[in-house]
Amino acid sequence: GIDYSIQPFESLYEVYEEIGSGQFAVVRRCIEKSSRAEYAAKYIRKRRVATSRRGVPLEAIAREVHVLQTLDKHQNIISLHQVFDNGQHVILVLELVRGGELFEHISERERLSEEEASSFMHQILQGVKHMHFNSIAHLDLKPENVLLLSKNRQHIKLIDFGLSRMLTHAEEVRDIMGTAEFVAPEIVNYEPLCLATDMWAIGVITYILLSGASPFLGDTQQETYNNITAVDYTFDTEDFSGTSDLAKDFISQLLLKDARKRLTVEQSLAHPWIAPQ
Ligand SMILES: Cc1ccc2c(c1)c1c3c(c(C)cc1n2CCCN)C(=O)NC3=O
Repeated sequence: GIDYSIQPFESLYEVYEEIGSGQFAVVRRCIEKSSRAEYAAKYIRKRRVATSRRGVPLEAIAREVHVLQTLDKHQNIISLHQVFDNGQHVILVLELVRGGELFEHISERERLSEEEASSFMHQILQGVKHMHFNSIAHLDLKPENVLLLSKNRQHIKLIDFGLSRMLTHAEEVRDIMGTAEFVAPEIVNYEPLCLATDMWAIGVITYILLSGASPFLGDTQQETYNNITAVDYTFDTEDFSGTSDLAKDFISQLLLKDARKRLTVEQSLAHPWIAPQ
């Protein structure tokens, strides 16, 4: 169960502009009255009735809170400050980072230099390593869930653990569906998921950072899924003309259909394209 704060959220925080929204969550900037510190308040709508399709079931919210509390303080993972329940929502008070999404940073630049891309991936891998050491898979890794600490600095934080799961050997997880472009073949085929499912997404993110193109994106979601299960992608577009063979080798050792053959997070951190020169 979640240990909520007793006092109402609104009595302890001033709430400001909305900074993001998702299917069942809205994120707003807020300030803690006592400390004047700024945070991100993530309002997660609670599912009232089990058969309803609106809102998030309490056990799923409890999972996200447990994951955040387990991961605790890591320089590449957003930290959880407090949790409230105001009846309709569970409110997660999360560390606020100012730089916004890595995604915006790329789209401004179209694509990044290999040094920049390698540095971002190194940090994302540090955060994923902390998760995998705790047997937690993110299962929704994508550039929108990677935030920059500040615009010009390269320090990143992983956010949004709404789909992440503790992959114990007890229960098999098959029912996760992240964002089509980034999901691994085992997700499309509803096969058991594993930590290597995140490593596939690492390959997709690296491909996008270096080329500005998305490797499996089709005109429809079904076409995207077909491209993924066929592992149908190429480097021979003009986007990759200047990219090193080392970078392509890194990506091709992650975008493998057999999850057991993909680089683990430790092997990725030791790959010459990532390991600090
Ligand atoms: C400066 C800025 C801009 C947009 C932000 C955030 C911060 C942000 C944050 C968080 C979440 C869950 C979503 C957020 N969003 C929404 C977009 C995330 N895909 C969060 O936990 N801390 C943030 O700073």
